[in-house]
Amino acid sequence: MSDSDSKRIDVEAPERVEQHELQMMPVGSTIEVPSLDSTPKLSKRNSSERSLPLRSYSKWSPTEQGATLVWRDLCVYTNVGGSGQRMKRIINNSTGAIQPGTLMALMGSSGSGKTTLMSTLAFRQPAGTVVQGDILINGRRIGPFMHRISGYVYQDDLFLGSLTVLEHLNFMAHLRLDRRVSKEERRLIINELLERTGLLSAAQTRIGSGDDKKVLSGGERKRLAFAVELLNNPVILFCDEPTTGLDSYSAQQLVATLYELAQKGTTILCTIHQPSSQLFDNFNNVMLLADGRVAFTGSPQHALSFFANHGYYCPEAYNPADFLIGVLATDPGYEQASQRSAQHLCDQFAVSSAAKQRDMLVNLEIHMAQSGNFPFDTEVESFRGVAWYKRFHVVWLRASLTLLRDPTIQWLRFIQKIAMAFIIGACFAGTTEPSQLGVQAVQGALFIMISENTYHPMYSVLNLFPQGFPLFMRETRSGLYSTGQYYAANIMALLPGMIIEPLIFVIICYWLTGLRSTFYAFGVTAMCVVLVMNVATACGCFFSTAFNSVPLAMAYLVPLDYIFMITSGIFIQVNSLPVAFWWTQFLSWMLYANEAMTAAQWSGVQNITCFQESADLPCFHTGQDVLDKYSFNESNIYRNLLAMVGLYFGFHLLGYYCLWRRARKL
Ligand SMILES: Nc1ncnc2c1ncn2[C@@H]1O[C@H](COP(=O)(O)OP(=O)(O)OP(=O)(O)O)[C@@H](O)[C@H]1O
Repeated sequence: MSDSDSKRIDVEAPERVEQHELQMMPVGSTIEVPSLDSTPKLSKRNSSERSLPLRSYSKWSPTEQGATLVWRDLCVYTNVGGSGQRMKRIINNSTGAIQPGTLMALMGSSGSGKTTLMSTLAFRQPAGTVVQGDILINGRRIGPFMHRISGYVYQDDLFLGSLTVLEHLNFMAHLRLDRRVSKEERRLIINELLERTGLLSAAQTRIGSGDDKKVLSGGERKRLAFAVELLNNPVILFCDEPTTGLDSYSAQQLVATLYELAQKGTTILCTIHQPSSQLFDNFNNVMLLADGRVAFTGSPQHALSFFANHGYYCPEAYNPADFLIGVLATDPGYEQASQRSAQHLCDQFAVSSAAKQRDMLVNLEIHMAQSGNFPFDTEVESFRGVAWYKRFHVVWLRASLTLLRDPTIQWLRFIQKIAMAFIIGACFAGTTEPSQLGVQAVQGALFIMISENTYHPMYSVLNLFPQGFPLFMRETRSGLYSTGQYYAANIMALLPGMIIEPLIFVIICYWLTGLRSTFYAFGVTAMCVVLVMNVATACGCFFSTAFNSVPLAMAYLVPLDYIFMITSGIFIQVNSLPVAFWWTQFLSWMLYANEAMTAAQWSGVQNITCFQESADLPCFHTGQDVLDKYSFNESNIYRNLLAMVGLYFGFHLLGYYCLWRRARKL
C-alpha cells in the first residue's frame, strides 16, 4: 500500500478499524488505513495489508505489532550416523531476538551454521535434528504453525519447469491460502504479487528447467520464489542467501524490496554471503556466527565498533561485511589460531553490554510467554486450510499438466507405441492361422505384446519419484500436502495414458496380426495388455521409491525382470520350475497375462491343421492341446485378471510405503 492511497485517521473513529487492533492503541495515537474507494478489497484474512497481531506486554513495556522471534540457549545437533548414531553440535548456545520491522542479516563464514540456525528458527529443520532450548514467536513456542505464518525462501529454487508463472502461483495459492478465500480474492492477491515482484509481464511465461530449456531468468525465478512465500502474507520471512547467483543490480533490487517489506512490519531474517557495502547498508541488524556460536548481534555500525574495541579495525574503503566475515573465518594453514580468535570474540560478546540488552528482551519475552494470552494465538488457530480432496485435486492437476507438457514422458512414448504396434503387427501379419506354425506365431505375438507393455513402461517411470523428490520433500514439509496425496495424485495423473496407450497399441497390433476375431478373445487380450502395462508401471513406481537412484533401482530390477520373463510360461512350464523359483509364478504378471491371453485365443478351437505327424513331432489338433502344452488352464482367466489387479495395488502400496519412509527419514 503506498502512502498516496492511505490516510491517517484518529483512533477515535473506531468504526473504520478492526476492533482487536484498536484495543491496544493508546488513545490519541494514529494508525494508517486504506483510503475508502469502490474497488474490490481483499478481506482481512487474505489482505496483503496484514492484520498485524497486536499485543501489549504491560504498561511498563511497549505495545508491539508483527512477530517477535526470540531464542535462548539454543543448541542444535545433527545425526552424523556411524556406530551409535553420533550427534554433532552445529549451533552452540545461541541466543537472539528479532523484532518486527527488522531486516536482519545472518552472516558468518561457510559452515558456521547459518542455514542450520535459520531452518531451526523457522521450524524447518531436517529430520533427525535435535533441538534444545527455547524458541518463541510472540510468546508462543514455535511448532508446525510456523509453516502457515512464515515464509521461507530457499537458496535453491525448485519449480516444475513446465508450468507458467501464473499457473504456479495459482496452484500455490490454492494450497496455501485459507479455504475461505474466494476465487476473486485469490485472483487479486496473485495480481498484486505479480505487480509487486515485477513479474506481471512474465505471468504467462513457462518457468523452464535445466540449462537448455530455461525460460525465466535467475532473478525472475528468485522473485517468483518470493512471490510464493508472500502469498499468505507472512508475519516473518526467512531467506536463505537470496542474492546468490544474482547480478549486483538484481541483488540490490531484491534487498531493497526486503527492506520495504520490513518497513511495513514484517520480521525478516536473511542469511547472506559477501554482500556489497551498498547492500549491507540496507540491513538494520546483523548476527554474526562463528562455529555455531554468536560472535555479535546488533546494528552493523555497532558490529564494526565492537570488533574495533577488540583490536580488529576495518580499513577504510574496505567492504565492512567482508571484513566482519573475514575476521571470523578460518584461515587455511592457521586453523587453530583463527578458530581461537573467533572463539575469543564470541566470549567477549557474551559478556558485552549489547549481549545484556539482547538478553533483557529475550528474558522479557519468555517471562511474558509464561503468563501471556496473546491475540496471536487466536490468529494462528483461526486458519482453516483447504480440504484434503481439494489438495489432492490441485496436486493431481499439477502432475497431469506436467505430464502432458513433458514430451519425453508422454507424447514421444505415445508415438513410439503406435510405431511398435505397426511393426509388430506387420511382422506377424498372416502368420497366425490355425496351423502348427500358426500356434508358434500366436504364442510369439502374445509374448511380444506382453513384453512390449512391460519393460518400457516399467523403466520409464523409474525416474518419476527421484526426479520430483526434492520438491516433494520441500512442499510436504511445509504442510502443503501429504505423502499419500502426492503419491496417489501422481499415479492418477499417469492413469489415462496407461489406459489409452495400451488400448491403441492392442487395437492396431491385434488386427494387423490377425489374431482370433472374436469379441471375447479381443476383450481379454485388451484387458490383459492394459493390466500388464499398469502392473509393470506400479512395479517401476515401487522400485523408484525404494531406491535412492535410478542406477541402483535398475541393478535390482533387471534380474527380477529376467525371472519374471523366464516364468512367463512360454520358455518353461511353471510346474517344472526348480522349487526355489516357485514363488515367482505368484508375482509374475507376465505369466498371468500369458495364460489368460493364450486361453482366450485357443479355448474351443477344434481345427488346427496338421500335415505331418510323427512320434517325434506330435501335432496340436485342438486349442486344448495347445493349452496343455503350456500347462495353462482356461478356467484361470478371471483369476489371472484379478491377480493382476491385486499386484497393481500391492506394488503401489509398497511404493507409497517406501516414499513415506524416505520422507520421514530426511
Ligand atoms: N546433516 C548433517 N550432517 C553432518 N553435518 C552437517 C549436517 N548439516 C550440517 N552439517 C554441518 O554443520 C555445519 C553448518 O552447516 P550449515 O549448512 O548450517 O552452514 P552454513 O553457515 O549455512 O554454510 P554455507 O554458508 O556454506 O551454506 C557445517 O560444518 C556442516 O557440514
